[in-house]
Amino acid sequence: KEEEKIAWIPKVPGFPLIGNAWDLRSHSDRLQVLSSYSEQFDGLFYLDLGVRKIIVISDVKVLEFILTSTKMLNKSKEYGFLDKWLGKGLLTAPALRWKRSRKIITPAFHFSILRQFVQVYETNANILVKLLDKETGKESMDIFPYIKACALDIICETSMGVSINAQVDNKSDYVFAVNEMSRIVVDRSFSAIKQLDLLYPLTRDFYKERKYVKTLHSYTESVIRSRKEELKGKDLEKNPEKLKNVYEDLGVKEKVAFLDLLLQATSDGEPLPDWYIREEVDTLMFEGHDTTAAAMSFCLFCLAEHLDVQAKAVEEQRTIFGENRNRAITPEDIHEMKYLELVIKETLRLYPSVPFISRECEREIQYEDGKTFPAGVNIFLYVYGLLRNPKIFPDPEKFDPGRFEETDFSPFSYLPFSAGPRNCIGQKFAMHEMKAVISKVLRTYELVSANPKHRLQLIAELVLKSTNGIRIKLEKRNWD
Ligand code: HEM
Repeated sequence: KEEEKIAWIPKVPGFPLIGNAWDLRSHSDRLQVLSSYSEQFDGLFYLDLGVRKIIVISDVKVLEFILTSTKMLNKSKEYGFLDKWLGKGLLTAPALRWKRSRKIITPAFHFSILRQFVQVYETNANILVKLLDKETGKESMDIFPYIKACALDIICETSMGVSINAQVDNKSDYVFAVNEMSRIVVDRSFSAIKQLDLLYPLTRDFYKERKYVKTLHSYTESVIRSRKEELKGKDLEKNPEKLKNVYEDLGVKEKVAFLDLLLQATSDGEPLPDWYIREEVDTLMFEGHDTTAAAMSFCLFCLAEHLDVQAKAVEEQRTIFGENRNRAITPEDIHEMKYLELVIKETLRLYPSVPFISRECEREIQYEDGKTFPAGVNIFLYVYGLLRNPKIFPDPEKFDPGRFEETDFSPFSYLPFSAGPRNCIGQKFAMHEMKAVISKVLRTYELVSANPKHRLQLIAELVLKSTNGIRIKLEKRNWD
């Protein structure tokens, strides 16, 4: 029946029983295979993976229809693999809970809150450049692990208000559990055995997952408990400024963490339950560090490979910081980094941190006359393919930040942060963090192509990665 309803969509020819699963079996070839189908079928086709069918879309018109539809707010089943860790936090929440949560959480991303995080970026970027010092002069180094630890420290401090020092102490149980859980979830999505609930308990990852989830939850829970204690008895209104003052009184950190705002939020006049807060904090922890870590690392790689672009970006930094390259960054500086913003945008076009967005049709949806998306069908919005479509981005393989000066791309053709009601809530936060950290690295180091020249091997996990690392060469920058 489902097959009849989607007969208007071209089907990629496959084998009996396993359909197209054979074509997509290799982790490393998946992006190329999907891109070649996208080109062949003009951005709309479906795949038969034996147990399920997936409609893959990179056509702008269909994509806009899906992303703006109010009946297409549920995520697909793969997101369920995150359930034990994140529960139904904002990223994975089904439509009903999502509507309520998005309303509660949106104020936590208000500009006035984001401004206060600048000092967190500064502190952690300072640690980063110190740690990178021992890598200077090497012909080739992988920047990704350094950036990832920095991004993890930043998200932990901004979402929970505590520091886990991942950059200095990468052996901590919490850091290890976050990394392992990211791996386990992705392995499950692509493994024929691990994705089946019946067979998963027969694998070692099932038991590891239990252990890591316990570590992660007990950490988040203990932070929530102690924050609650600290705030107990204080007559706080839902006013970040007041909360900030209380923090100063308590002699704790000055800034307001997302957790503090959630502790102040109410639903129907009642405070939010602890489990709900924990799910949202865990969600921010996950979605808020892997994405920016990948984007910042790819951006540094692009700058190392394109010295003309790097020179322009450094010129902008010189104009902003003048002689004092080490002074602390301000929100105004971040605002001034217009060219760096184009560089980051172009990086996200070529290397979108989230290469697919997935949805599940809640109910049957009429698209055009005689064309429907049936209830329950899985939809993959192929962001990576769209962002390299030559009809929209001429000479798509070329790294050219200037294209954003010349063309105003529609929000449905340039969408690394997704678009529509379920877009990325952390977009501004991410842009601020990325500018602050990249700016610090650029002011401290010259980035050069690795020797031997590094060829990225991209794979599409939940977040886009390079299996052989993201390698560049660092040299001390002269600022005179
Ligand atoms: C370069 C950085 C980032 C990129 C490219 C990115 C991209 C995205 C995309 C494409 C989505 C939609 C996913 C989907 O519909 O399946 C999304 C959702 C989301 N992102 Fe981001 N993200 C980034 C950084 C962040 C940061 C820093 C945070 C938090 C501090 C964050 C929090 C979230 C949350 C909570 C959602 C779910 C929103 C909802 O369903 O209402 N993201 N992100």
